[in-house]
Amino acid sequence: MVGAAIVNDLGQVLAAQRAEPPALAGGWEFPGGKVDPGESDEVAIVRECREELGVEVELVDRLGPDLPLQRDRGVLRVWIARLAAGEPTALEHAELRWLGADQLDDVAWLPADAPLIDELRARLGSWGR
Ligand SMILES: Nc1nc2c([nH]c(=O)n2[C@H]2C[C@H](O)[C@@H](COP(=O)(O)OP(=O)(O)OP(=O)(O)O)O2)c(=O)[nH]1
Repeated sequence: MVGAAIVNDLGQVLAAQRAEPPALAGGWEFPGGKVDPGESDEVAIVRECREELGVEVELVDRLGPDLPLQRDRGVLRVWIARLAAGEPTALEHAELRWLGADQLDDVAWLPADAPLIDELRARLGSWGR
């Protein structure tokens, strides 16, 4: 699995609230999903952001280590990305929010994502500097 921590010019990151399945609904995540066979992580992230948000993104850097997912669902690899075109729309999510460095604890991240949040806060704090 791959996810995109999309950061805007204000140094805010896009958090997306899952609409499904019931076990995950209401939790917040980085938009993304499964890497298709033969696809690179980079291509998968760009495709998922197009499908889920209707935007084009450019990858900047990896964020954190590979994170183990619950119930043997493999690992999650998150990349920092920036918007290349479009405004994110919740095509598959319940809600989207732009969060500044001091707002990252305002949403309930999915458990797998929790170890990334401190590093993300530090990255956002120095964004653009
Ligand atoms: N995209 C994403 N998935 C996450 C995050 N954190 C986390 O635990 N997950 C888990 C939840 C799901 O079990 C799995 C992603 O499932 P998904 O529904 O987005 O992907 P999928 O491949 O099944 O569906 P698709 O979007 O490719 O069609 O990874 C995160 O930050 N982003």
